[in-house]
Amino acid sequence: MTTKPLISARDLRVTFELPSGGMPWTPPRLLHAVGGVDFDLMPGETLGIVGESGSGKSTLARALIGLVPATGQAKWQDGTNLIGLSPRKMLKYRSEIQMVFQDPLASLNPRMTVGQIIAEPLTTHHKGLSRDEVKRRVKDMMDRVGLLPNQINRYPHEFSGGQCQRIGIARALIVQPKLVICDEPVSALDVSIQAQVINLLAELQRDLGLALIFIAHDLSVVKHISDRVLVMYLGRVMELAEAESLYAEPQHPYTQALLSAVPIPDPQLERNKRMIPLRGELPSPMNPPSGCVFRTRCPRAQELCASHKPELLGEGHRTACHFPGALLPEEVARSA
Ligand SMILES: Nc1ncnc2c1ncn2[C@@H]1O[C@H](COP(=O)(O)OP(=O)(O)OP(=O)(O)O)[C@@H](O)[C@H]1O
Repeated sequence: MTTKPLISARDLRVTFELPSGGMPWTPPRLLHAVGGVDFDLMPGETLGIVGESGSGKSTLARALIGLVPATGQAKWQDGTNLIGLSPRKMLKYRSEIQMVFQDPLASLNPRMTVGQIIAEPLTTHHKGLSRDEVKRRVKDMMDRVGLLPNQINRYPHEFSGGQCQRIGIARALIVQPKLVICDEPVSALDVSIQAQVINLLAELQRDLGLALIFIAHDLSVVKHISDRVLVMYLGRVMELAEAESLYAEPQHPYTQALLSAVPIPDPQLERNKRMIPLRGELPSPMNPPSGCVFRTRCPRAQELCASHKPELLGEGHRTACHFPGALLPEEVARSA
């Protein structure tokens, strides 16, 4: 029997209307933050989503849980399209899909104790539980994420950034979700703490059979935790592949540029590394380039790239590029 995807997204789009800035009758300007994204996420799978700032990663995640209006499809395993659900109907899925945010301290209510913060989703979604049972589950979860259960009455400001992120993770997991979306969960943490939090998420993911969507700017952060990686640029998917295949043989010029920026621990290899700079600025999502949105910064762009939008093609390793494959030395030199 084949397993159904936990989420199946097709042509998912988010367009923000911005004030025109002109006369009252001038139409609003449209910002295409997510421009037609397709992916499947299997139960228990970890999908890394990577791209520069402004590529639409957070908006995509927020669309999945109904925090921003979207169009298209994000079909949950039970056949329900999560896009466009009323807040009342979405409530059921809000316990199945939890989020962990970037800034751990800012995402926790400073006036609530750690125990209250972690218990809140539980008391919202499972109203019948006794106080003792809630407390027992909170203490168990604190233990599981590496917090001391006797810290239950402390306040967020008494904890370090890494500990606050553990509180955020405990809060997300207390309702036993099937999917946790982690939006840059380690970007605000010291490098020394980042690995601890990533390892904790990986361990919990394995033990609890969770699916994870792990958003990051940087390909190095998601490398070890992801089964597959989705690379976004200007609201579109550029490449989607098993992590091993993506890191070993990136096909899209954008992925190759992102990977070339990842530091290599061996100083000798790092010195001899071929950097692929990204020329020019990120175009405005209000006026994206025609055809392939990456073409204005791509060393391999040709006429076809301006006239035709590339589809995300391939079995397993999928690339949205008319001319995929490793960049040649002269193409790299051209982008410098
Ligand atoms: N509520 C909003 N209203 C208008 N524009 C928005 C809104 N939220 C996001 N945007 C715009 O949508 C685009 C995508 O933003 P988003 O935050 O999703 O990107 P990101 O890849 O997550 O970036 P970062 O890594 O900086 O968080 C950006 O151009 C951003 O300015």
